[in-house]
Amino acid sequence: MSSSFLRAEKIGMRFGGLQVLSDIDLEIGERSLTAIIGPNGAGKSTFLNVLTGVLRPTEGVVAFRGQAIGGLPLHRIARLGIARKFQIPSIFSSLTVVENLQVARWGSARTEWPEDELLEMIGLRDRRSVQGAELAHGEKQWLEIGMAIASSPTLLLLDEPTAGMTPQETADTAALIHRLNKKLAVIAVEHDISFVRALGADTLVLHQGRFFRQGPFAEIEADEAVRDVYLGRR
Ligand SMILES: Nc1ncnc2c1ncn2[C@@H]1O[C@H](COP(=O)(O)OP(=O)(O)OP(=O)(O)O)[C@@H](O)[C@H]1O
Repeated sequence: MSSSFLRAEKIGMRFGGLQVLSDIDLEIGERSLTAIIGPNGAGKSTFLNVLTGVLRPTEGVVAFRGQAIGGLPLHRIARLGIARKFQIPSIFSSLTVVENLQVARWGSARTEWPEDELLEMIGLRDRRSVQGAELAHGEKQWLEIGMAIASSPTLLLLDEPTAGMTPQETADTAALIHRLNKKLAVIAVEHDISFVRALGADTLVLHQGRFFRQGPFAEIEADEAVRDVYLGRR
């Protein structure tokens, strides 16, 4: 396996008798932007868990800068420069925005972004002294992204980053990810097609646990076969 940035080769994942992923290949570069879409149950979250090393695939290998990461302890994966934001925010509601970011930095041995730069990137510079509990839903998600990247990773994985957001928050999140993407690679699993359109990312379509299509979102959106998949016609 070559030492490209992130490479997944012939990934298969089985839970008991259920084959959830089959024969998926993906290779992404530094500072790339990738969206993973597909109908419910297509295996998107499972694939994201395999890409972060949280799940060791039953077949195939995931390597980050040439090192196999499947099943490594989370702190080792984080130290390699991979960060993950989950769907449910886990910010500290009694701490301010800035204090939350400081907590996220504790123990980090990596070079860090200046605090102001981090606040600017997540769009919360003017909200730095506001307590977590007072933030709007979207702002909590952005703070969580800030906490995930506080130790300056080179790859960030997001599972449905716009879940529950208003259309404005969703648009702001796309802009936020574009800002982040100047510094690091981002992979996002997402349901909201308006968000994926705004991202304009290289897009991977999964269908029934298999690779279905990959390409620029504009091409994917115009693809009749992809529409059929979403409408359950395939
Ligand atoms: N730990 C597990 N054990 C058993 N089955 C699982 C496990 N995790 C996921 N699955 C099954 O794998 C399939 C794919 O689930 P996954 O959550 O990856 O799909 P998804 O594309 O992210 O779906 P959604 O869009 O609904 O979130 C589903 O049938 C799910 O029930």
